[in-house]
Amino acid sequence: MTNIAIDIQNLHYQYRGKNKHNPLFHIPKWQVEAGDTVFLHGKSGTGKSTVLNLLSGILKPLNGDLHLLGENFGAMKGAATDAFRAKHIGVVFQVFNLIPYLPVLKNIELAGYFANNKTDIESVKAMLASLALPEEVLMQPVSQLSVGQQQRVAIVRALINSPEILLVDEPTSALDSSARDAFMQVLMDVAKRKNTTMIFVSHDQSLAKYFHQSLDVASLFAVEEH
Ligand SMILES: Nc1ncnc2c1ncn2[C@@H]1O[C@H](COP(=O)(O)OP(=O)(O)OP(=O)(O)O)[C@@H](O)[C@H]1O
Repeated sequence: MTNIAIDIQNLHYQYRGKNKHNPLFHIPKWQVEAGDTVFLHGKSGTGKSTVLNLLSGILKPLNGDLHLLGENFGAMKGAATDAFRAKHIGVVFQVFNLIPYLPVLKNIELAGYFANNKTDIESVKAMLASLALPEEVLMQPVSQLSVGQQQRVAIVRALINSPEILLVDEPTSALDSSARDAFMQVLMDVAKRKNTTMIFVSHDQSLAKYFHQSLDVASLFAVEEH
C-alpha cells in the first residue's frame, strides 16, 4: 500500500475581500507520497505561497479535504493546528521568524520545546557544521548574523524535530552559489535519510534537478476557475 503524506481532494480557497481579482483557488486532487520531494514553481502571483500556507495551516480551506499524514489537517482548529505543525511540519519561509535578540541555540531549542522534544545539541552542531556555520554562532543573538547565516539557522530549526513534512519557500535567495549547493546537498541528504516529504518553492529552475518531481503550481488548479 502506498503511503500518502499529502492528500488534497476538491479543496477551495479564496482570500477575503470583495476584490473581483480575488481568485478562487480550486485544487481538485493532489497527492504526494511519503518521502517524495517536490519542486514547486510558477509565475509570480500564481499561488505558490497560498499552497504553502494551506499546507502549513496558516490558511484554512473554505471547503474540501486536506489530509496530512492521514489526519484531517484542514479541519483542525487553531490550537490543534499549531500542535500538529510543531510536531510534524518543518517550515522555512522567506520571513524566518527567528527571534532576533535570542541566541541561535535558544531559537533552535524553542522549536523542540513547542514539539515537546528535547533538543539534541550534538545533532544541532552536526547540522551547523554541514551548513558551514561555525559553532560559535550558537551563542550569538540572531540579530548579529548575516541574512545568509540566518537562513541556515532557520533550516536547522526546521529540521531539528525530524518533521515528516518540510515546507520550504525560496530558501537560497540570500546564498551565493557555493553556499547554495552545500545547502541543497544537506537539505536533500537529511530528507532522504529521514524519508521527509518536501514541498520546495523557488524561482530558481536550476534547483529542480535535486527533486523527484517538478511541478508548475498552475497545474494543480482547476482551469475553469483560475
Ligand atoms: N492576503 C491576500 N489577500 C488577497 N489576495 C491575496 C493575498 N495573498 C495573495 N493574494 C492573491 O493570491 C494570488 C496568489 O498569490 P501567491 O502569493 O500565492 O502567489 P505566488 O505564486 O506565491 O507569488 P510570488 O512568486 O510572487 O511569491 C495573487 O493573485 C495574489 O494577489
